[in-house]
Amino acid sequence: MVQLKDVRKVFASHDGGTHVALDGVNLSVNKGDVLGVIGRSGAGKSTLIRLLNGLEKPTSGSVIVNGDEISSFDEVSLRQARRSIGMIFQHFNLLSSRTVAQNIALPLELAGANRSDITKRVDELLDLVGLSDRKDRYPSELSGGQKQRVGIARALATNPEVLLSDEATSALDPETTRSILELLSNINRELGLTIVLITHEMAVVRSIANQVAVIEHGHIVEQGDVFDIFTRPAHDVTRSFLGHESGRALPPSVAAKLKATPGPKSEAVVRIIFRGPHATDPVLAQLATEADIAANIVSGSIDEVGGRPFGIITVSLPSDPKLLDKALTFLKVRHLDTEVLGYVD
Ligand SMILES: Nc1ncnc2c1ncn2[C@@H]1O[C@H](COP(=O)(O)OP(=O)(O)OP(=O)(O)O)[C@@H](O)[C@H]1O
Repeated sequence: MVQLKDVRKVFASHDGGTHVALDGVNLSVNKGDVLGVIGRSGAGKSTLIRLLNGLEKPTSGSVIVNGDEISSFDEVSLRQARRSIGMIFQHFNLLSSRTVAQNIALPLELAGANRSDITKRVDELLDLVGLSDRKDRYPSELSGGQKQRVGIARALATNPEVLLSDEATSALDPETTRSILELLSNINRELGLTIVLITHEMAVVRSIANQVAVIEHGHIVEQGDVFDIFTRPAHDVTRSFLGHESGRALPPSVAAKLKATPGPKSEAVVRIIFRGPHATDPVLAQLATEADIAANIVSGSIDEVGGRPFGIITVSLPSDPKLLDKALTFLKVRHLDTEVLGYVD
């Protein structure tokens, strides 16, 4: 549904030089997938999404959406192609002088639909986003979440194949964020809509996406299935985004005391990663009863990613090399990944 092939985008910078915003970007999104593109500020996320809706053209490479190579289109063809690409924005971009219904109707008016078709479609969309009772209100009379629902309805008006979301929940509180992500998930499931969303929050990726691409300095540094990348991040940037997700970060008081080598009274601080079929086995209890090694839990959580159990628990274990090795082997044969983070006294 979406494909970027060796895309490079270079901007002229203010000092007369150039700035490479994207370089060697290859990406493909299958129909019905939800791809989360995550990256720090300035990484190139907005540039990527602007290439997908044809607002920018790549310096080289090609951008294909729904079978159209939009990177080679002129303005007239682009206008046509954009009907199959919906877009929602962080600040909603509603017209303040138009009511909710009139905002949703706008893309249909631009597409030349007739009055009765527009009225019927707008009513369907209002129902879909749960705003039928607000149809004659103005944007200034709506909450942030309601404004984003109008944005979503407007984006879906022309029955697009792809929905692009540019930080659509960044301006919303956590509860409203959850309800908007739930709405997007339902739309993805029920309409089979392909969604590409850019965000700087791993929690957003985790709750809605099945695919993720991590972008840094204009390069995609890691991409794939959300469960795989959450449970086995390969790149430092991904790990830093995952920091506070899934119990990966150490409590600050433990992190401050962590040493690279053990002292005579040290304990080893060990991260245990629970993934896959053994994620819910009572291994710490078994370690105590079967190997006679007590593990103290330092931090962590067990949760689900993409509907599959996954968790990270950090424990302290004896630092005596023989006992530590015995404990790590015990965990390894139970298919759990471990990592010795250091030692504390
Ligand atoms: N029109 C432009 N002219 C010059 N430089 C640009 C232009 N658009 C983007 N850039 C530069 O390209 C880089 C990537 O910008 P982009 O907006 O894509 O990042 P981003 O990941 O979306 O950041 P943020 O999360 O802060 O919005 C930045 O260094 C930015 O300054």
